Amino acid sequence: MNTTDTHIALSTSHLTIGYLNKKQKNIVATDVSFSLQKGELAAIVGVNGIGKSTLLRTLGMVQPKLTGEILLDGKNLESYTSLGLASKISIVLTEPVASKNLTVLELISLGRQPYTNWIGTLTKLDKDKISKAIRMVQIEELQHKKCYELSDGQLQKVMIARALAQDTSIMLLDEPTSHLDLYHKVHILKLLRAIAHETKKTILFTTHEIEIAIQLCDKMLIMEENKSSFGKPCELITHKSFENLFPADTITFDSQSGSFKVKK
Ligand SMILES: Nc1ncnc2c1ncn2[C@@H]1O[C@H](COP(=O)(O)OP(=O)(O)OP(=O)(O)O)[C@@H](O)[C@H]1O
Repeated sequence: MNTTDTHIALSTSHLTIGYLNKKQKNIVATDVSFSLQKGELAAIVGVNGIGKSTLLRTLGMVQPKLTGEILLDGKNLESYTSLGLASKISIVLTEPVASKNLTVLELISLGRQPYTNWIGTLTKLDKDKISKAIRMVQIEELQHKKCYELSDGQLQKVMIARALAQDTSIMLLDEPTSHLDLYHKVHILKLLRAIAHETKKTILFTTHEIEIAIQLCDKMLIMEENKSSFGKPCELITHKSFENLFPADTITFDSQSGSFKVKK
């Protein structure tokens, strides 16, 4: 391992992702290669059904990779125990919360599960991490509400706080801004950016908010059929990587403004 490798938190090479059905492999994407450093905020973008969630689930070991390599802190992902992995990677998926009858505080406390003893008693350290997560996401006024009382956007903030309470070096989030208005989308992504930069966590999320991601992310992974492009947003713009994302007769990319234009 050379000196630059020590800064790499999560990397993949020649990764093939998809689903193993009874006899046959349903390959979703091949040769997905990227490398994320500690403290970076990165977005996975691409059209519907291209494999963004599948990639996030594969990185979080929710489903197995088909071929290729995933390294976490320089070690193969498969070499971690489930407990070891839970203290390294937190993952926020889009599935609905199983128990909306919990209070916000109780749900966020579940983020400490990898660290608590078998009765689940919270130590002072656990309680401090939970309070810090609540403060960072600015949901102090919601903490004693039941989860079923929350709006979708409020619930998304609570799920981010739960991942923060887990206090892992990597956070994976599937569409963390999907139910939010423009202001709150920007607010959440700026919050994730601040968390990544201030706490040196590596945060990777899927999104359809490509224009906001171009402005706020350190790195982006563009998934397209049969290829993926990875780099800083400005490099991807220079390499015209956003230009073929959507059919050119409907939507074009303006590299000057970093935004998409609708063809009338
Ligand atoms: N459980 C499953 N078994 C088999 N194939 C699946 C399963 N879940 C998803 N797929 C397929 O995998 C492909 C990628 O889906 P995925 O949800 O990863 O895309 P996505 O880029 O996140 O899409 P979206 O932007 O619409 O959320 C799709 O063709 C989908 O039909």
